[in-house]
Amino acid sequence: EVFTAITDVEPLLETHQRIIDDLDDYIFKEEQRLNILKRHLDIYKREQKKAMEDIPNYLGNPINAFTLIKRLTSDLDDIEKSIDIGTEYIKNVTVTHHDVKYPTLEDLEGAAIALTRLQQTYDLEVDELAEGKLNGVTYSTPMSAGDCYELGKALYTEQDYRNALAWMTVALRKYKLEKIRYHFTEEDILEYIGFANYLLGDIEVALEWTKKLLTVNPNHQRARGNVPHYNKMITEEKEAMKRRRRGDTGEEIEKEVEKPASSMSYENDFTIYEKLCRGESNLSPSISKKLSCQYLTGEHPFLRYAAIKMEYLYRDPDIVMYYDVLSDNEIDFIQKLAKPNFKRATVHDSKTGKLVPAHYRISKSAWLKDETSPVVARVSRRVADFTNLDLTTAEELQVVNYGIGGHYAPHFDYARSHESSFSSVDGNRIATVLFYMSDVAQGGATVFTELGLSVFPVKGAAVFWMNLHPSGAGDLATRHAACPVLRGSKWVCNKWIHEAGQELVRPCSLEYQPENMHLKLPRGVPKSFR
Ligand SMILES: O=C(O)CCC(=O)C(=O)O
Ligand SMILES: [Fe+2]
Repeated sequence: EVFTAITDVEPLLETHQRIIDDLDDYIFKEEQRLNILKRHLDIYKREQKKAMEDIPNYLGNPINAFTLIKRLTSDLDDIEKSIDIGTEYIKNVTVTHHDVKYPTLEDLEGAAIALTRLQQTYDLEVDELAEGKLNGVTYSTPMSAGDCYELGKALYTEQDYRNALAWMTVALRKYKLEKIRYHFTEEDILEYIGFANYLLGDIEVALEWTKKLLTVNPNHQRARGNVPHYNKMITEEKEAMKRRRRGDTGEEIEKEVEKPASSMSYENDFTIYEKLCRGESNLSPSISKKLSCQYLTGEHPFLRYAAIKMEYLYRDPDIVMYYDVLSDNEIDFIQKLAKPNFKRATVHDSKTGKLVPAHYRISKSAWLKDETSPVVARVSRRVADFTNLDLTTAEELQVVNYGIGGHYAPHFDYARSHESSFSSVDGNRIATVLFYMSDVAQGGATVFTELGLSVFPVKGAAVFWMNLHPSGAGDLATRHAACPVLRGSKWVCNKWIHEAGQELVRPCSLEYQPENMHLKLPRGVPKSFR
C-alpha cells in the first residue's frame, strides 16, 4: 500500500538510510576484520620466507622462536575470532592437519620464561630485546606490541610480575606508536601494569596507573573499585609509619631480616654461575700459568694412529679438553639416531628417587646403547682409549639437545650419600666425558662454579674430568652447570664412567697423594706429560 501515496513512501527513505548505515557499519567492520587477517597473513608470510632462507639461524634466535610459537598459539586464537563466518574453515585447518605440530599455551609460557632467563643471565635490556637485538646486533624482526603483550601476559600467569611489568611497559609504548587494532586494548595493558605494581607491593604506583586507566575509560569497573582500596591501603600505611615513628605502636621496630645461610650461598652460587656464563671467568694466575696444550701421543695403538690434541683447562682438579674426537659424520649419525627417542630431560628427585622434569634442567635427551650401532660402540672405545678407564660399567651414551634458553643449573654429576642412586652396584660416577656435538652461536658454556672456569663449546671436542677423590668421596670442586643457549642450538653427549672396573687403573686411597688426584693419561704418554 505504500506506493499509493508519496507521503507513505517518505518513511521508507528512513529505512533506506538505516540499511545504508547498517551496511556501511558492517562493511567497515568487515574491512577491519579482513585488515587484521591480512596483517597476520603478511607477518606469517614474511617470517616464513625469512625462516626458509636459513632455518637453523632463524630458529636459533630466541626471539624468532618465541614469536613463532606465539603465531601458532595466541595469534591463531585471534585469527579464529576474526573469522566469524570462516570459523569452521580455520577449525578445519587445525583439525585436518594432523601431520603438523601445534605448540600449546604451555609452550608459549615456556618460551616466555626462557626469554627472561636469557635476559637475566646475559644482562640483556628488555628494550633491546624488543627491537630484535642481542648485544647491540639486530638478529630478528622487532617485536610488535602484540608480541610484547603476550610475553608480558605469559610472565604474569607465571607470577613473574617484575618481568611482566617490564614487557607490558614496552607493549604500551609500542601500542601507541603502531596504532593498530589488536584483540586487546590500551585499557588491558594499563590494567596489567597497575595490577602488577600492586602485586609487587608498590601501591602508590599502582594507584597512578589505575588513574591513567580511568582517564582512558572512566567507566572501567575494576579500576573504579581499586582506587578507594588502594587509597585506603596508602593511608593505613602512612598512619602505621607515624605511629612507628612516635614509638607508640606496641609493634616491634622492623629489623633487617637476615636470610638463612643456605639461601645466601645459593644466591651466591647463582651469581657466580651467571657471571661465568657471560664469559667473565676469573682464573687465578697461579692456575692459568700451569695450563698447557699438547699432543697426546705414545705407544698406545690408538694414539699411534691419531695423536689427540689436548688442552689442560684447569689443574688440581684436572679438567682437560680433547679436540677433534668426534667427526662431523659421527655427529650427524648420532643426532639422527637420538632424535626419535628424545624425551624431556629429567632429574633424580632425591626424596622419592623418581625421575622428574625440572625447571632447572631444560633440554631433550635420549640414551643410546653400544649395541644400537657400531658408531656408538666406537665412541665408547674411543673414550676408553683417551681416558685410560674401563668402560664396562659406564652408562649408555646420553645425547642432549638444548632448546630456547635451555640450560642445566649448577649440580654435581656424582650421587651424594643421601641420594637413592648412590648405592648403584657399579659404584658412583667416577668420571665424566662431555662431548660437544655443535658450536653454539652465543651462550651455552659449561661452567665450573667452584673453579671460576667457563668452557665454550667447540664442535667435535670433549671435556674430561674425575668426579671423585681417590677415597671415593665426591669432589666438591667439580660443581658445574650448562648455561642457557642465547642463540643457536646446543648438542652434547655425555659418557658417565663408574667406579667398578677402575680398581687397577685408579686404586682407591685414603691418603692424600697428589699424583692420585691427577688424571691418569693413557699408557705410552711421555712422562713429561703426566
Ligand atoms: O651441557 C653441558 O654443558 C653440561 C651438561 C651436564 O652437566 C650434564 O648433563 O650433567
Ligand atoms: Fe653435569
